[in-house]
Amino acid sequence: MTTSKTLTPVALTIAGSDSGGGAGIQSDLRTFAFHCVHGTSAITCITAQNTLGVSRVDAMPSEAVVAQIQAVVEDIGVQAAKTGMLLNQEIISAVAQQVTAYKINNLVVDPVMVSRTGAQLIDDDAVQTLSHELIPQAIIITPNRYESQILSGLQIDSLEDMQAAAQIIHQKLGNKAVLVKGGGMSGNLRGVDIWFDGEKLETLTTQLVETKNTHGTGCTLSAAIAANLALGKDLWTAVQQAKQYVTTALTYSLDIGTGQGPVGHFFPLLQKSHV
Ligand SMILES: Nc1ncnc2c1ncn2[C@@H]1O[C@H](COP(=O)(O)OP(=O)(O)OP(=O)(O)O)[C@@H](O)[C@H]1O
Ligand SMILES: Cc1ncc(COP(=O)(O)O)c(N)n1
Repeated sequence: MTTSKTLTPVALTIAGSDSGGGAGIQSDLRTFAFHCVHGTSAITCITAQNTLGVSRVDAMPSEAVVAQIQAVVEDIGVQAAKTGMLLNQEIISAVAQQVTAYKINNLVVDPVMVSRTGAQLIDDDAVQTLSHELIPQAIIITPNRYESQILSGLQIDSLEDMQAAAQIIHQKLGNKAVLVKGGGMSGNLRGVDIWFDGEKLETLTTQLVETKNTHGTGCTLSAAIAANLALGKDLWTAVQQAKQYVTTALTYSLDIGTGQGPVGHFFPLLQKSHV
C-alpha cells in the first residue's frame, strides 16, 4: 500500500453517490471528516435517490472507477479503504484488481446488495464476482441481514442464525473477520451485531434507537471502521468504536424527507432527536 507523505490519515471510499445525501459516498465522506481523516473517493455509480428509495441508477464506466483509484493512491496514498455499492460485475472485477495491484490491505468491504427500502443495489450475476474476487481481500466484511442470507445460504431470524451465518461466511469466503449486522432484524436484535474472526465469536450490543431514520447506517459503520483503521487502531477496536459512533449518530438522526432520514454524522453540532 502507498503511504501518505504527511501525517494526515487518508481513507478512500469506493462507492455509489446518493443524491439524497443519506448513504453512499456522501455519508462516507461525512464519517471520515468526523474522524479527522481526509476523505477521498472513487464513484462507481450515480443513484437518483431520496428517503423513499432509489428511482434510477447510472453506472460509471469501470475505466473511470479505476482512474479515480489510481489518481488517489499514486499521489496521495491511503491508509485504509472501504467499498460500498459497486453495482456490476465489471466494476467489482476492476476494483478487485486495483486492490491487489496497490496492496490495499486495510480494506473494509460492505457487500451492498439490497437497501433498507428493499431496492436491489447490485446485478444478480455480480454476487459471485464480489464473493470470489473482492471479499477474500477484505480485512473485514459487514453484511446486513439480507446480504448475510445470500452469502451464507441461511435463513436468518434469530441471534443463533446470525452467529451461524457469520461462521459460515468466514469459512466460505476466507476474509479475516465478518460482522453480521442486525439492523434488518426485529426487536432488540436491531442493535446487535455478530463478530467472527475464525476464533472469537462476539456479540456487540448497543442500545436500540427507536427511529425510522436509519438510512445509511451500514455505510456509516463501514466508513467509521475504515477511518479508525486509517488512524492506526487495531481491527477489533476499530469495529467497537465504529459501532458506538453509528449508535450515537442514530440518536441524532435527521427527520428530513417523508421516508427514512439519515443519521446525524456531526452530532456534537446537532440537536438530539431521540432520547
Ligand atoms: N434502530 C437501531 N438501533 C440501534 N442500532 C441500529 C438500529 N438500526 C441499525 N442499527 C445498527 O446500525 C448498524 C448498521 O446495520 P444495518 O443492518 O442497518 O446495516 P445496513 O442494512 O447495511 O444499513 P444501510 O441502511 O446503510 O444499508 C449496525 O451496527 C446495526 O446494529
Ligand atoms: C449509493 C448507495 N449506497 C448504499 C446504499 C445502502 O444504504 P441503505 O440500505 O440505507 O439504503 C444506498 N441506498 N445507496
